[in-house]
Amino acid sequence: MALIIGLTGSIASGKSTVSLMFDDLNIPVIDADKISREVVKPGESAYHEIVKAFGTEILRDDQTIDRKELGAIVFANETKRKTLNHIVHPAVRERMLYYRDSLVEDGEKCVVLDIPLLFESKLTHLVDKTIVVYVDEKTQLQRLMERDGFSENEALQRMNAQIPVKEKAALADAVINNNGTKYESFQQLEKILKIWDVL
Ligand SMILES: CC(C)(COP(=O)(O)OP(=O)(O)OC[C@H]1O[C@@H](n2cnc3c(N)ncnc32)[C@H](O)[C@@H]1O)[C@@H](O)C(=O)NCCC(=O)NCCS
Ligand SMILES: Nc1ncnc2c1ncn2[C@@H]1O[C@H](COP(=O)(O)OP(=O)(O)OP(=O)(O)O)[C@@H](O)[C@H]1O
Repeated sequence: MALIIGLTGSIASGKSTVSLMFDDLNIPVIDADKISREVVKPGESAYHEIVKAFGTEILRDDQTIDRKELGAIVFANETKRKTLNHIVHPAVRERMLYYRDSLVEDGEKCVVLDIPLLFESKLTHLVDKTIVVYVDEKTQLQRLMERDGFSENEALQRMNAQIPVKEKAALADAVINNNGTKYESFQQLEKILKIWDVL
């Protein structure tokens, strides 16, 4: 029986950083953010639904979706964010499950689903165990502004669109405290995976 791990946290808490550590351990990761980009490419049905709902103003000259523009709209307006979620999430979920089941059929003993909105979207039934990558809010804000060049207001809008990472940590089977160095986080990951008999 394969162990399916749900990896989550809040925006810029360090999920992708921990996901790279799973890569180093040769444990496959299915990345919901990556899939959410695949399912909105021109020609996909979610693409057409987004254009219908948000208008051609959110398209670039090459007809692909301008993610920066769409992000500015949906993170400033909860109703519009919900509209986008209703279009994109079912397609992401379907593709994620397809990849998960293919990896399990291929004999993988452990598969990770990296899902930023695992708790918000009530998807914990898709996984056996959950890991939350935690950082304190001050560090999270700093790293988010630095990584994406957002103003404080833009960064706070994005953080406020999710359940606070402290609350997520209380719901998790295991927590990685990512306030320290990346190496310290790796050591915590190794310890968790040893307890779960993955390593
Ligand atoms: C709004 C969009 C166009 C912005 O694109 P952009 O390339 O700037 O950001 P990216 O997709 O890399 O997301 C960055 C982070 O933002 C957070 N985030 C993204 N979408 C949402 C959302 N709907 N609600 C709350 N947080 C979100 C996540 O922590 C994610 O890791 C894009 O995030 C999107 O299409 N979101 C809806 C789909 C979604 O919920 N994706 C997240 C997991 S499936
Ligand atoms: N332990 C750490 N020490 C210093 N910087 C870190 C650490 N962990 C992550 N970072 C940096 O913080 C930023 C956010 O990390 P990362 O991209 O992994 O977060 P994320 O949770 O995947 O974000 P998102 O929700 O947007 O996908 C990145 O610039 C990353 O390099």
